[in-house]
Amino acid sequence: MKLGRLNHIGVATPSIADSIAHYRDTMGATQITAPFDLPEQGVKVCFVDTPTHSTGSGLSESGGTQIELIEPFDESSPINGFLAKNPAGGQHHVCFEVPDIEEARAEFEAMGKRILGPTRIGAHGTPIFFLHPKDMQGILTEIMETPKEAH
Ligand SMILES: CC[C@H](C(=O)O)C(=O)SCCNC(=O)CCNC(=O)[C@H](O)C(C)(C)COP(=O)(O)OP(=O)(O)OC[C@H]1O[C@@H](n2cnc3c(N)ncnc32)[C@H](O)[C@@H]1OP(=O)(O)O
Ligand SMILES: [Co+2]
Repeated sequence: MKLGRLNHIGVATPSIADSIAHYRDTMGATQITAPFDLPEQGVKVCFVDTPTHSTGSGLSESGGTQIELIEPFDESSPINGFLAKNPAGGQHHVCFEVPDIEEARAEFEAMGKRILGPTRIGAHGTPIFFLHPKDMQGILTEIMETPKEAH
């Protein structure tokens, strides 16, 4: 396994609208996508872009790791348990990129890491899977195949 790019940090929230206001008004985010529903994943989601380089460096201001805001889509959402324990929301998962999702899945399986459910299409439109937090130093870890245009 070769550590890939940190694509996003997943942040669970009871209100995606409130969280957008926080990142826009408190943190000064300028690039936030409109929220969209992923019913098959049980969440409403949007992305807050962070700068690639230090602000003020004059270098590209976007294209960096994103904050992925996720709100339960319905009562069967996989994040309801987390929000029951953390009613104000909080850091939920991290997501690293890999070049080939099936190769990565086989490697983690060979290491004895529990994979949660099937490989499916995530919010960036590419295949993803999740690794159980108890096998990943306490951090729910999402693995995502790098979007083709990014190669
Ligand atoms: C896919 C769209 C989008 C994208 O980026 O493309 C997303 O990322 S959507 C993200 C939402 N989807 C998921 O999270 C799917 C994977 N998650 C799961 O299958 C569950 O949430 C699971 C199994 C991680 C937790 O299930 P549950 O909330 O029912 O809690 P459990 O009691 O079963 O938890 C067992 C154990 O794990 C601890 N736990 C739970 N959630 C987390 C977490 N986010 N980070 C760290 N640890 C977590 C929980 O406290 C339990 O520990 P224990 O010591 O036994 O109390
Ligand atoms: Co995610």
